[in-house]
Amino acid sequence: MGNIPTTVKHCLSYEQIIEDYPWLRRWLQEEKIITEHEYPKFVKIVEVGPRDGLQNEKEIVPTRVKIELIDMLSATGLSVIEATSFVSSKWVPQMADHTDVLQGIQRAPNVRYPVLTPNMQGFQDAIAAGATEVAVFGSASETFSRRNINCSIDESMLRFEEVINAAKEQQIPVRGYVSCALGCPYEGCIEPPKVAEVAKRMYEMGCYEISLGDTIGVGTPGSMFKMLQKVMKDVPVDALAVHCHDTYGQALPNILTALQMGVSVVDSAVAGLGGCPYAQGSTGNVSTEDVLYMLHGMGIQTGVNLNKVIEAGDCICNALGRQTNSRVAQAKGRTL
Ligand SMILES: CC(C)(COP(=O)([O-])OP(=O)([O-])OC[C@H]1O[C@@H](n2cnc3c(N)ncnc32)[C@H](O)[C@@H]1OP(=O)([O-])[O-])[C@@H](O)C(=O)NCCC(=O)NCCSC(=O)C[C@@](C)(O)CC(=O)[O-]
Repeated sequence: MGNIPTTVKHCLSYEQIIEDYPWLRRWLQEEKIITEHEYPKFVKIVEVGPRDGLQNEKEIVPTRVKIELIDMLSATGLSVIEATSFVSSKWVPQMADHTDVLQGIQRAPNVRYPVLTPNMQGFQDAIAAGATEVAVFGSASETFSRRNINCSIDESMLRFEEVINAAKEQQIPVRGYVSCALGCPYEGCIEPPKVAEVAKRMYEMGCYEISLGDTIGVGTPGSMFKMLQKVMKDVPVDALAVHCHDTYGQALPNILTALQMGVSVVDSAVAGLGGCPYAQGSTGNVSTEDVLYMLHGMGIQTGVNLNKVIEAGDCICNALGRQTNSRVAQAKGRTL
């Protein structure tokens, strides 16, 4: 509960009064005399480590390491693990083994393994490899769209429409990303109406969920609030996810802001791996371990076992020969 006027504070039973009179609570909230956040009771974590986390690694990560990582993550209680991308290996060499990864993992019954498919070629290859869920990825920045997927926003929408229509025929669910939702490495500030427009187009085409990406991690709770406020007018909050990179150390407060606004799907990467190859300066995703620690500490359920995620993080960090970016894993002394 936020700013309560002194007079009200002095009334010892004000909490009881507003409990007894819901209309009074509503009025106090509308007038911004009190602020109250209702956090979701359950948050779905979308683990993007094996894809977003590894796509930018300079040394090619062996396929067996990727498979081992996904298999370990599959045993943590996560319900969604983004496994790989069906993109051009000339553009992103690290994801060239997509088929072997997808076919090599032990699929757990309650886990979904979406893969990125930017166009029909990617979609067809993904389906041939056994994908049962895909994601298309657009951008709210015209320049980023061209740098990332070599086409304008409008052209990307035509490609996505084709993918989504083909996916519908096969009952394949499609997730959508909107990159640069809080800033672009080339254009700087991106206005919330542009984010809302792209998110709305992708949602109306048939994406069941729209993940709003702070691709270079420049957002703050202020910009997250303004952006979500605008997007939520066009896309139902139940269909929104946030995807935060932690470049400026703002990922957790940004996620908290999104939760306060009703978002209940959060993307994160084990050990805070990651970064987009077409977003210079972008550091890792927010770490799954840190998100879990925060959510569990708030009494929000995730169904995910934090210790098991830390173990998976240890394993991939050992394979990559580097220290985890997760503050929680570091605090637990599980550094290299
Ligand atoms: C999108 C393309 C493929 C267009 O690439 P293009 O060069 O414009 O495609 P094209 O249609 O002109 O074809 C040129 C060549 O690419 C091939 N090609 C065409 N499509 C595919 C495909 N699907 N898979 C494999 N090969 C493909 C095609 O067969 C042809 O081969 P060639 O005849 O020259 O030998 C390219 O730009 C690309 O692969 N970009 C990589 C994008 C990417 O993976 N970015 C990182 C992920 S996005 C991200 O990280 C952000 C996110 C999602 O995490 C959220 C956030 O943080 O904001």
